[in-house]
Amino acid sequence: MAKIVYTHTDEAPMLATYSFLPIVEAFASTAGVEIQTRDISLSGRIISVFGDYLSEDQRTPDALAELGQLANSPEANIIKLPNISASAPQLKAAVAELQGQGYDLPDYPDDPATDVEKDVRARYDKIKGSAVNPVLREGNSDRRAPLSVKNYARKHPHSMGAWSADSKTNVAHMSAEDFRSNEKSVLIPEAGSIKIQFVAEDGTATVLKDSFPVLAGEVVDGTVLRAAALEEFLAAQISRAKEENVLFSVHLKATMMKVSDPIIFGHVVKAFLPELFARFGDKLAAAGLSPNNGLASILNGLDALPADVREGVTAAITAGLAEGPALAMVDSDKGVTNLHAPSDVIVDASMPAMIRTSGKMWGPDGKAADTLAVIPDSSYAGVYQAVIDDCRAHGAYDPTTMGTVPNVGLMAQAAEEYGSHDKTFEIQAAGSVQIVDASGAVLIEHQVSPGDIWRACQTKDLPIRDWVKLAVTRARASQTPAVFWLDKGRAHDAKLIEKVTEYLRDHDTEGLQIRIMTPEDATTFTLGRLRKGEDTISVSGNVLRDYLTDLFPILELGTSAKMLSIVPLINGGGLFETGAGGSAPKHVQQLLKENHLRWDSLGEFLALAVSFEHLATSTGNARARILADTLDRATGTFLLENKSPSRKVGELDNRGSHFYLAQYWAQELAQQDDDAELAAAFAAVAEALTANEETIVAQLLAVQGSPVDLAGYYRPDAALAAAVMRPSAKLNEVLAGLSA
Ligand SMILES: NC(=O)C1=CN([C@@H]2O[C@H](COP(=O)(O)OP(=O)(O)OC[C@H]3O[C@@H](n4cnc5c(N)ncnc54)[C@H](OP(=O)(O)O)[C@@H]3O)[C@@H](O)[C@H]2O)C=CC1
Ligand SMILES: O=C(O)CCC(=O)C(=O)O
Ligand SMILES: [Mg+2]
Repeated sequence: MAKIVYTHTDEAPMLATYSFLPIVEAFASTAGVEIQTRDISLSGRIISVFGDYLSEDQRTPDALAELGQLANSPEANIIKLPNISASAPQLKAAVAELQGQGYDLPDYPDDPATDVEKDVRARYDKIKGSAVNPVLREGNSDRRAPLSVKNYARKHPHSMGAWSADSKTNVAHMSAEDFRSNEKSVLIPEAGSIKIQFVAEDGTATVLKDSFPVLAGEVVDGTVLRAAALEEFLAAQISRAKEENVLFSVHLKATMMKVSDPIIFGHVVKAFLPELFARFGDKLAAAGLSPNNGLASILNGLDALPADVREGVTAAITAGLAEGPALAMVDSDKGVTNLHAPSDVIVDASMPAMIRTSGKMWGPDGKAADTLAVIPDSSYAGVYQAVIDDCRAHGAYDPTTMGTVPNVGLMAQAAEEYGSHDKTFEIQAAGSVQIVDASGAVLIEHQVSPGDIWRACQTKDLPIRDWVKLAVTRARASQTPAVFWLDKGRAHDAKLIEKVTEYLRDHDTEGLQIRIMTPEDATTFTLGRLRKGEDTISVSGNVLRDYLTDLFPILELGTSAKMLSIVPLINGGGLFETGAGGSAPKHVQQLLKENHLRWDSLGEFLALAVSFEHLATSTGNARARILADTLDRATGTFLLENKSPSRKVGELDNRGSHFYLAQYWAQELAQQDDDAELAAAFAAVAEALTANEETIVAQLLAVQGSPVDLAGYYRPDAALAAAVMRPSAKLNEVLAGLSA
């Protein structure tokens, strides 16, 4: 039986799945398509990796490893919903929750000493951060807003905060001694192996990463961000924010960049509270309280300190927060600052949200204010400054007229920075770090000092060729100019420009407009066109793929949830991501508080349609094609009828939006004339869903307004979650009839 794998993930999309999956299963069954689920949630991954600590009935297979293998096979047809890329505090919270549910898991060891602890730590570290996406993304990325979605935004524009020419909002980044400026890059001439070593000042070499394979044509980079320069930079920005009387905020990707960015985040916490760390740094460290995990984890861990120290620490934090510039807040009502948790503010979503809100963030007084947005490394920070400058000069964008910016992203085989975690090191002593090939030749070398963050990245040749091909294909298919966002002044990009120039010659580019521009110039160029209603494809590396596919959708559509997000897998399968955003933790809070889920499943609808289409093409299943076509039309009606979830309790939410999609889809299936039997099968369903619309919607709305308990955040009780997410007996009855 043909199958589609639907992933069970975390937070809002996981809750939405409890409502949407029964619809998908019921409809797919009519085409003989089996929908299988695989649990790749944070809790599911923890359980599967620690089977040896658990009872037999608690053990589960490693679904992620299985899907990773599947992604490399031509049969792959995977629908991937967003999942939590856990920061250390989130990982610990998930472990504590599972322990409370009777899973006898080991604690996360902060300072592993014994072999057993080291093994536990290594297993947890593999689960931490962006551990799912790099495994499944065995292809490059094609993200865009379909025309129907763009038209929807034009008809129902989201709110856009006005921009004033005298906004004081700016981006601050380092100008030297960061990852961008210290980058060195080499092209590997033939397959072999390399290793990374640290050479101390006395000449002793220590292996940081033992021999690992490299392929011919691969680009290998090494770079270092210097701690001393970072500290100087941060101190200057804290003073600047205070002088300019703007909020101070920091925007990192501590989840995806799970090794480097928590360290950088820790430097920011230390820079903001210098007194605290000067006086109590040793005691905090001895109690396992690291600035890298954020202020909240220090405040929550005060019990580990002697009483007198505890008081001093609390006083120093209070004084430090009062002394510095006002901090941008994550939740001003609850006093949660930008520095509370490394995973609360994630640059790809946080910067566009700020730009959409007049360049303002929330201050401690609960009021929106201009901000100094600190993005320490200069590789990509300039993109946001260019957008801010453009908004200051020309005002906010107009969703009813602006063009669109699809993205073709280099992503396969853990390309670039997003694959660097196992090659990133916080340096312990003075010396040098070297990348050495099998013959002993030093390919890249940097002098380093304690605290510096050194990292290497790999970008394989095959993904680069595939990326160039995808860019040309997209430019041709949509007759849209394409810009490669590459900076000839940066070592890695200079190597890529050589390759792009060469591989473009393999394609017919006659009549196409293809350019290569620095990220800043590409931003200005693209924005100029965007304001005139013109479209421009951004062809970018992995980090910019991530940033731009939140930036432009959030400005154009109000959310990246409405993106079509396809990963044509290099070995022929298909991975269909649902939207380009994350798992929206705030939506879960709202559901728990008032039983309203504002999660927009449009990304799931779009992904499902292309997944059926892929299945039809790869297996010849004619009914799968009918399901795809009818779902596409149903999604069009869904947008026209504006049945997306409302943000407000008491109005249509995620569950109601699923009902309408099911109704429109059934109507399309009943009306199509390619397959009479299928049309007949859906006639009664369409009729039942149409005739009972009022009852079903009333049943869905009736439950809203009071809190719900799911008996778990990371691993809610499945029966409770299903009951909460499927409160319409009538809808459930109609769907049951379809799969019977
Ligand atoms: N592909 C993946 O697996 C990804 C995973 N992540 C993970 O997601 C988590 C949250 O990340 P965060 O940076 O907060 O980004 P999110 O994209 O999850 O959330 C930011 C905001 O975007 C809006 N939003 C996102 N998706 C939807 C949707 N489907 N419907 C309606 N609104 C939506 C919400 O706005 P509002 O609150 O105004 O409604 C939300 O608060 C993290 O754990 C992160 O690691 C992040 C990106 C991709
Ligand atoms: O994997 C992650 O941590 C985030 C992924 C992401 O933000 C993206 O692909 O847009
Ligand atoms: Mg992203």
